[in-house]
Amino acid sequence: MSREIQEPTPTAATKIDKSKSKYKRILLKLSGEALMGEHDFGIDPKVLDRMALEIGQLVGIGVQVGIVIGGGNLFRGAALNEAGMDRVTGDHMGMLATVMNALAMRDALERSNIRSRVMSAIPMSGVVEHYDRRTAIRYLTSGDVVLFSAGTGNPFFTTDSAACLRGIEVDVDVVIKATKVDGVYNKDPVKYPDAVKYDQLSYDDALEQKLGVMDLTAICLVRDHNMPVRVFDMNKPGALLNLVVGGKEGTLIDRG
Ligand SMILES: Nc1ncnc2c1ncn2[C@@H]1O[C@H](COP(=O)(O)OP(=O)(O)O)[C@@H](O)[C@H]1O
Ligand SMILES: O=c1ccn([C@@H]2O[C@H](COP(=O)(O)OP(=O)(O)O)[C@@H](O)[C@H]2O)c(=O)[nH]1
Repeated sequence: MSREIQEPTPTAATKIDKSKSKYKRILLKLSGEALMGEHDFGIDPKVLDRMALEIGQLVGIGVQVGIVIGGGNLFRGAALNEAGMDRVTGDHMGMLATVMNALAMRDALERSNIRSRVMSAIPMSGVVEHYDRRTAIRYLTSGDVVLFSAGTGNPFFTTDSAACLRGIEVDVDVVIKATKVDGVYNKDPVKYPDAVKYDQLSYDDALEQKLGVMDLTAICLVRDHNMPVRVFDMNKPGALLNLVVGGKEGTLIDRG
């Protein structure tokens, strides 16, 4: 059923002065697990709706939003491989899982009257558009949210790498990684309650200390292209908007 997409529903955020946005174009990385909400598997529509609202607030202040969603709530190649499956087949399943998540997110965005497009790194004619950089930039420029799905299209990579890759390709101002913790710590804060949070961190420090919040391939990529990354807690209401208007949220990874 085709639905007419209207302007985003006005929210408190639309009252924010557009000139206040620190970034013009962002790439938001959402982990698949974040979509599970309270469940152990799958997608919680309530979480999708909340995320759609927060994304709508960014669109409302004129920020161009690209999104990469993970697939860890459904399938991960490495986990399937441990259970006995061929790794490449598992990674293909993981990438297909990201397409399912992107479709669900598009549905939630459209229900909130936020215009959005899903592009896939793996051709999937009749379901989603094939990723094309120039078309993606055109969509972003016209204010559509673009969901980049199927990761990089290649096995042995992660959606963190896909987020950094697409962010660099479509020339965003920052890659924002939404996760379950409120930044990067000197060790995993879930395992070590005495872990200390960084407000800012250099690419080299993140690599040398092997800080597990983002995979090292992704960090190498952003370092080589000097793309700043911000890691923040998606479960904190309003944090995404605050970050985009220049508030202090999470950890900034940059040249230092
Ligand atoms: N140094 C660290 N700082 C912050 N989080 C870390 C660190 N090391 C490991 N982590 C873990 O990384 C997780 C966030 O990564 P994310 O990619 O969102 O999760 P997942 O890999 O489960 O999809 C956090 O839940 C946290 O437990
Ligand atoms: O470029 C990519 C991106 C993802 N994947 C597969 O898709 C799964 C889901 O992505 P990810 O684990 O990054 O999701 P998240 O942890 O963010 O939910 C991965 O485990 C891989 O199996 C892949 O093969 N290539």
